[in-house]
Amino acid sequence: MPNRDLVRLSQINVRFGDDNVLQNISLNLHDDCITTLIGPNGAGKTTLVRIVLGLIKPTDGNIWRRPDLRIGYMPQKLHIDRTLPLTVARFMQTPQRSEKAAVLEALKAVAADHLLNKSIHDLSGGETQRVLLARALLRNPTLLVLDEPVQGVDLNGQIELYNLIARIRRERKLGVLMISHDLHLVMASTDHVVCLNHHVCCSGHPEAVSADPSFRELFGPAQASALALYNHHHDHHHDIHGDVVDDQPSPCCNGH
Ligand SMILES: Nc1ncnc2c1ncn2[C@@H]1O[C@H](COP(=O)(O)OP(=O)(O)OP(=O)(O)O)[C@@H](O)[C@H]1O
Repeated sequence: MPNRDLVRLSQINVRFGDDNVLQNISLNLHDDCITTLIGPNGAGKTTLVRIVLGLIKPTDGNIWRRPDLRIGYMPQKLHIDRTLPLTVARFMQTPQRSEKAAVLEALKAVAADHLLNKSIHDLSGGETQRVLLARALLRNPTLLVLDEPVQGVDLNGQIELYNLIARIRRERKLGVLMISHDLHLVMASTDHVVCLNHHVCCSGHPEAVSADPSFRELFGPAQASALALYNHHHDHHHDIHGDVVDDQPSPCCNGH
């Protein structure tokens, strides 16, 4: 059986001043596998992604990356000055230049090739996310890192985008690490869910998480916040620095 690991995080800690933003995080990312990070605001999800991207160094812990690792990153939002004229074709060439054929192929992969000559400022929320996804695919990544890929997209568009991500993973057999606040939508296309609240509160197959009656109540007909899901699973609390103050084993915790 070949080794499918792309990235291995081992006992990662990140401290900002007095705040233990990430505590003892161990996580393996594999090819042909979608891992979804969920957690309340400020839980450390983006920080963990930045560790994987190599943008920040952990205070403690080890990171191993497969030597041929190529990461395609889709940021949460597009920050472009609206006064700057910019077509999709030109946007796809920033920050790195690529062959025109590669740009077209990446746009085709997300069904956005018809947008090539449009201004990036005139795109809808869903179109913008597709173009961002296409740009992340340009380097032919072995790992796609997606920070809330469906932000600013309506419900149908969100479902389409998650289906698209699942299809890309299936076709290219790449690994995906994704931050999401919509576990109910990503469930079908996620292999592994990691609930983060500074430490890994629970992780596993989404079905194990979804089997929880509270989950069904929260993510079924009632529109509910993802935060409540974590509250249900957790019988411990965090102080203002993120430290656990009354930890007891949770039914869905994996021995951390
Ligand atoms: N460079 C930094 N310096 C100091 N504090 C930081 C830095 N980056 C993040 N933080 C803090 O770390 C905590 C976790 O932030 P992070 O952005 O990782 O959370 P998140 O789970 O992605 O949140 P959200 O869901 O709101 O995007 C926050 O309290 C944030 O203010």
